[in-house]
Amino acid sequence: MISGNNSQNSGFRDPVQEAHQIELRRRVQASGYMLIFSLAITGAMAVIALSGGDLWQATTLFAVGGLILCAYISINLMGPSPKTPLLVGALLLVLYFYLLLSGGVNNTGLMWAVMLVPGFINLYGHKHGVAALLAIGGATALVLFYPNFPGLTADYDTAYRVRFIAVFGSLTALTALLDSSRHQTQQLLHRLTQELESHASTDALTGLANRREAYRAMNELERRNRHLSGRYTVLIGDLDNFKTINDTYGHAFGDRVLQDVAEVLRGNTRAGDIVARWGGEEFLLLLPNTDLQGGGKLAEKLRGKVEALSDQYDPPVQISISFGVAEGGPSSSTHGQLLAEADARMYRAKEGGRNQVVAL
Ligand SMILES: Nc1nc2c(ncn2[C@@H]2O[C@H](COP(=O)(O)OP(=O)(O)OP(=O)(O)O)[C@@H](O)[C@H]2O)c(=O)[nH]1
Repeated sequence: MISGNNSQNSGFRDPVQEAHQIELRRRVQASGYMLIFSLAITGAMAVIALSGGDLWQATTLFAVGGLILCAYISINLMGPSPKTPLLVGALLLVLYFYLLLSGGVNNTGLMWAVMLVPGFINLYGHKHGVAALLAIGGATALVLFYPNFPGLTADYDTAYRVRFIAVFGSLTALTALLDSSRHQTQQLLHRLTQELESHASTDALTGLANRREAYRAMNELERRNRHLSGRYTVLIGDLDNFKTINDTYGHAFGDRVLQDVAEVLRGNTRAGDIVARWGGEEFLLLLPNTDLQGGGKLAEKLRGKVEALSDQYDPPVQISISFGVAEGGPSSSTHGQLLAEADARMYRAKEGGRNQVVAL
């Protein structure tokens, strides 16, 4: 994680968007399975109708099978689209209501509703899926119990109708419960993954990005700058005489100083800048769209703010930082060389008496 708000403009992958894409792919895949399943059942029913001599039923079922096959092919040609589950749902509904009204082969049309339950919940999730299934259940009850419902040619006896509604309702409730627990587990996994990612990229003491994350951000910046021909600047800052501070005031105090310095660096940089703990008492700042002059100015301001921390301790403790600054751009060397340049300048700042910025 990049510290504070500093990750906003860095153009890295968005986990929420990624999760939506995965969910869409899952639904489109489920749509494909539903179509294959429907095709198999419709084909089998058409063959049974044909062998039973019911030509009209067989022809209709073969026609519906052809329609399902066309939908399957066009979905595969079009690629994943948010509309796919809607189209598949509409197709399945047409088939279902045809079978409900006509009775299908040997009056088994109603059985179709059983496969609609997992199908719809898979396609639309437990909330929208249940809403759609309740509407389908209501419409089915209307067809079954409204006296002489127009178009109903099948003959279902009363006990069968009542049992069907009970089975359909129970199946919907159970499937929704299962899907809701799957959804909860998925969300938990998502949250845990985010936490793990954040721990893997954050320095535990200061909350800044760690060295691994800084490298990743630098690679990204370098890649982007190759296309955008932008400039960016690297600052390497190293606390002065930190060993003496540790030795004099203790390690716990040293840790506090590191946290305070991190806060100064974080609080005085822009949202798109990347502030990382590079090593023990060393910090790295990546400043996109900033030239050497701008980077040098910021380093000087940060140097002054870190020095000003000295008076905040009781008794005051001399705190200071030395900065090396280097600029990268589309034609510049790799970030490895850029870092070496910033590092060499930081050492020159140390040699020059510490508590200073070297940018040339
Ligand atoms: N308290 C604390 N100290 C750390 C941490 N990481 C590194 N250090 C200490 O930072 C000190 C760095 O010492 P040196 O590399 O000699 O550098 P310096 O004393 O700052 O001297 P110059 O860099 O030359 O100004 C060492 O004493 C490390 O133990 C940390 O997480 N907490």
